[in-house]
Amino acid sequence: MIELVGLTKYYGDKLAVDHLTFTVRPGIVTGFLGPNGAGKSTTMRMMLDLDNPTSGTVRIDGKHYRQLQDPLTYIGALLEAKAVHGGRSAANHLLCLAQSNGIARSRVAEVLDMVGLSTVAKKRSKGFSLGMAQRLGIAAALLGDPQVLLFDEPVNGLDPEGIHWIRNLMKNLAAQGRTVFVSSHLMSEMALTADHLVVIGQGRLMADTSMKDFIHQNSRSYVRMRSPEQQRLLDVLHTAGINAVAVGNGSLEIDGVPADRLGELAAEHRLALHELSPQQASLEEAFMQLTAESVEYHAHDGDPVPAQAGLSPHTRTPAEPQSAGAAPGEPQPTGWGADWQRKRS
Ligand SMILES: Nc1ncnc2c1ncn2[C@@H]1O[C@H](COP(=O)(O)OP(=O)(O)OP(=O)(O)O)[C@@H](O)[C@H]1O
Repeated sequence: MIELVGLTKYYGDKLAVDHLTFTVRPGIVTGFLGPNGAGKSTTMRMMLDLDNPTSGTVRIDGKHYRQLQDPLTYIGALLEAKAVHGGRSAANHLLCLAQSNGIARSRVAEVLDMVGLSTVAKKRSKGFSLGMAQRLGIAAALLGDPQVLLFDEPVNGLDPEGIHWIRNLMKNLAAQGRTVFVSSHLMSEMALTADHLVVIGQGRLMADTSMKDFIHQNSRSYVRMRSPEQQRLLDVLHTAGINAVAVGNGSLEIDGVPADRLGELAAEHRLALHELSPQQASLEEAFMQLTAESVEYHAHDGDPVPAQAGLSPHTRTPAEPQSAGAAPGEPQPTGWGADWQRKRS
């Protein structure tokens, strides 16, 4: 288990991590999401005592990193795949780590086999592709057989087979009861891997929720209909007790009624349709909506322009992260789903 309480980091005047409080639990994969520059790597570095917090604490199974004896046997991490001594072979790199952490030599061959690098064990890592370097970094993380694992953007540079392998590896590690914390800025990738999500933007906690609830709250399916006789279509739907919302461009959006039923209804009333299409809002859209105001730099025609935080009705304060089902009296979740509900209320 990893527990963060009020974790904060300033680099000079720059607030990189802003009072983060959350717990990463064992037995599940927890995805750590945020746009570029959100503070994910800084948070992970503080978990590993590679950076000092300005304030707040991180505990690994109740202890500060510095209190862990042979830390690699408690917590393994892949932060920067290419941060290895290029002149050393893969096996020697792992052997050095093993010897300085009280880990048996025999473990080196085991982890090389686990990550599929046995055949290049004696090759110098400077000739490794990014994908091979990622695998070597994962081997190092697994070396001490730790109960807690951190992976920072582990699928970067991997081919589809490698991505599939990492996904299964993380799920298996969690199924063994380990704590698995993995960062990404890709919602779609996390949707396939993580059971729980922690989302940050500009260093602040924006969501701490199960993937199931995130999907439930943020993905919406509906049917879009378009007819040259929109008013007659609206009347037909109304008479059938179906609620439709006109959204411009002559389109109607209908929730909770299958497209087949809507098509049949239109046919019964000899209504021409120019569109009848089931729609599904993607999680990627939901994530982008949730973090839109916290993106540091938006693409414009010219130079990067800092985003103006706090101007949108969606803007969250640190006190109102999206949680799994806000209790009565608590701030209600915002984001894509809520925006859609507002539109209809
Ligand atoms: N050593 C440093 N000195 C000054 N500022 C830093 C330093 N490291 C990070 N930052 C700043 O802190 C903020 C958070 O950076 P961090 O790398 O933790 O974000 P991230 O979420 O990991 O981003 P990415 O997805 O792009 O890797 C950014 O604005 C970054 O520019």
